[in-house]
Amino acid sequence: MTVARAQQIAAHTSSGDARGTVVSVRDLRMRYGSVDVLKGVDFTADRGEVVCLLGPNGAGKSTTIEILEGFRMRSGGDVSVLGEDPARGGEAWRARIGVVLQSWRDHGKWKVRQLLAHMARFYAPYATAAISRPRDVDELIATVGLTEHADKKISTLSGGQRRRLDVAIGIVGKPELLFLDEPTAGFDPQARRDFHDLVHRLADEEDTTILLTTHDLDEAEKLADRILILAGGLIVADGNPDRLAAQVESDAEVKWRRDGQRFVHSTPDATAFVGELLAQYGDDVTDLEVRRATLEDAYMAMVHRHETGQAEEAAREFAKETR
Ligand SMILES: Nc1ncnc2c1ncn2[C@@H]1O[C@H](COP(=O)(O)OP(=O)(O)OP(=O)(O)O)[C@@H](O)[C@H]1O
Repeated sequence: MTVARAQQIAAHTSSGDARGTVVSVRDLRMRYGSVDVLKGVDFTADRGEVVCLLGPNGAGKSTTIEILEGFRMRSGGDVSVLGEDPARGGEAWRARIGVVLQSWRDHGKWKVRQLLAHMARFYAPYATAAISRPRDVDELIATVGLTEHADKKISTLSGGQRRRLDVAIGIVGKPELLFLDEPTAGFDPQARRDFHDLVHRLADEEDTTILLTTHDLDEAEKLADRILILAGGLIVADGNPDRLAAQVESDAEVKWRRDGQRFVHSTPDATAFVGELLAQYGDDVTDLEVRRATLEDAYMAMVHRHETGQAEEAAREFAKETR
């Protein structure tokens, strides 16, 4: 997260709902046959917020996103997306959201620029005084790093290049809300970094709300203002990555070496402990390391609670906390 972004979020948090709730989900339920996949999911996402939905395979992340996109009917609960129920959203509502689907394999014979120009035309009638739609197609192609490939057929693109095109299609209409389902699967490190920059730019400069799923915790930590963990059909954690990590493990682990010996100590106040250690032993202390719980530790702990039948208890515990 950039410093500007962190300040923006801090200002936002202190001013409550002033920037507007874009997604609101209350007691969302989904049953497939006799199986309850979502058992009462609650969360909100505000304007310009990047929210990452995490959870083990089969937890119901795609189901949740598809309900919010209006592609799947829910079994129960209240959902509002950009002020409308997605089950009843019309074309004008749809034009305000962007969806990055899995690759556009059906359009293999189309060329990159041709497909984007075609998609772009759909959005033109939905421009407003505040939001010009669609984006300029060549600028967009440059933004996603496909300029060299603009006149190539989609069937000739590599997997990563197709994924860049998927992202371009998702944002061509300048969406106010963007859904990204595992967006960087298949990206090389450069493409991944470019994509992370793009997500930050969309949120910071255009105030786009972004809801994404990923299994990459490092990516979640880099991108998300807020993380939601879905397990056992419930949101069992909701908070910023640092706070989630602090919730599972308040102690930091301090490691150091002195007189050829290795030492490890757990402490809730690593700064004070290190201060005392250095005051007492000075230059004799070497290889000093402080390790705090990571998002991965938090995630594993939450999912473990779910697997051991404590998901509802965890959900109640987190519901008590304000974010
Ligand atoms: N159309 C369907 N009919 C019946 N069951 C379904 C249907 N779609 C999904 N499911 C089941 O619902 C559960 C949640 O699936 P979903 O795809 O939402 O999970 P997910 O969290 O996105 O998983 P992953 O991380 O593997 O992508 C799974 O057990 C899945 O088998």
